[in-house]
Amino acid sequence: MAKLFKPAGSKSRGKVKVSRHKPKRVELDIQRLADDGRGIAHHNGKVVFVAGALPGETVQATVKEQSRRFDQAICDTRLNDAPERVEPFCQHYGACGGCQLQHLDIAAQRQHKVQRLAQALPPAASIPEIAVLSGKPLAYRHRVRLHYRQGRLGFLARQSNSLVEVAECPLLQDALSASLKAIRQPLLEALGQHDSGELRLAVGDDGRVGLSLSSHQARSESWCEQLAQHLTPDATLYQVASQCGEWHSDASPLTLNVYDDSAGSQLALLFRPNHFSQASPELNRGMVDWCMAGLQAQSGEPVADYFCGLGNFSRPLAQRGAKVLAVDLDRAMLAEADAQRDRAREAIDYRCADLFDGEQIPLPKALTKVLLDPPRAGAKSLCERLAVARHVRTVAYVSCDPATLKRDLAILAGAGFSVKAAAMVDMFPHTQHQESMVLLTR
Ligand SMILES: C[S@@+](CC[C@H](N)C(=O)[O-])C[C@H]1O[C@@H](n2cnc3c(N)ncnc32)[C@H](O)[C@@H]1O
Repeated sequence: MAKLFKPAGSKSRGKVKVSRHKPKRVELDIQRLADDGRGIAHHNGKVVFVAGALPGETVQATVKEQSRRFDQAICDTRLNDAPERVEPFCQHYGACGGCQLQHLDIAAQRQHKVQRLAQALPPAASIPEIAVLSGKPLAYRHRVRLHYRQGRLGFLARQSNSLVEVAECPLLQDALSASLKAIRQPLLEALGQHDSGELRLAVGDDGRVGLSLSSHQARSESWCEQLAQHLTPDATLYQVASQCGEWHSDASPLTLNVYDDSAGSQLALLFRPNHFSQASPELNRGMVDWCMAGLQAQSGEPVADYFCGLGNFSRPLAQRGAKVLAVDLDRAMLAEADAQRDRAREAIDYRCADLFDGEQIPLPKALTKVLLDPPRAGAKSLCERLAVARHVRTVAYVSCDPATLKRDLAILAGAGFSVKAAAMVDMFPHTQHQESMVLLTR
């Protein structure tokens, strides 16, 4: 029998009241996958989440935690293997919180994610099929966030705050892996045993790697400058946020090619490791193309890009002649976006606003087309405003959480929008995460 999967620790999340009974052994038939990759079974009229079990499998499991609505169990023995089961490829799988689906064949992972998107669409949506955008299943990430504490560097454990020391992650692009290996020792020596915080590493299209640190200690300017010299040429230190405030290097930003049009012209976005950028540049290009094709922005047409970040979608829209209103809350990214817009002389009006606050949302009357790409919390307030703004006729919604997408699409569907196309973007293979894109018109 294949090696058993055991997650490190299992804590309840949210405000669910949990009782820790004496562990109970049960035999369970797994019926489907939960959003977080655990198997779902039913026992005594209650849902049981079973870590490490797949639909079609019968398992002997130990119930570790019980709440009023559901129980949580750990798979001890599988009595059969689902045909889609594969051997996890990473030695840290099960302990590390980064991946949840490595034990599931990649085609089945994608099917599961398409299903999640299908369930998020309004019931009346009758589109022929959900498109799938997928790329390399390994070595795809161009950026990563790690944690460090007590002289150790790694990822947070599954469902717990403890740290799993990870020397190599197969999801990282090769240049990122090589750089992580090279800087690990000098960086941990410089940080010492008593500091803790976060490290962000990112690689640009030209292969240069940059890093930014957020430290819980006070880090002086001279400490930061020494560290920057120490790490070169394996990585460029861009930023250190600590109790002393923020230190920034004057190194030129990294570049990311976000757009390749049919004529072969490219658009490079400049970014730093502390800025948001989509995890896979390859799939980001696919997302940009899909949204551009769906919105069909015309020359001189006003289009809004809400949650615009560095202008990942605003700039391709402007390149097509649209007059873009681009909104985000992050002033540092907006300042960088402003500078890029000025250099490229693009028609983009970047504005800072909290888009979770309905009253702050700029929504000019001339606007007919909108793109939105919110964080996991979704865009409830914005969708409520779009619902009553009858001049808005086309919406391209890019989402990183099917649950909030479902809630927001219901608001738009209730205001007369119907789904014209949808795509699942497998931006994060082997993890529970996905991107989804939905094009709506009314
Ligand atoms: C998923 S990222 C998308 C960024 C950009 N569209 C891209 O493709 O790179 C979400 C963006 O939402 C922004 N954001 C988060 N909360 C916000 C808020 N309350 N109001 C406005 N923007 C917010 C973040 O700064 C981030 O740039």
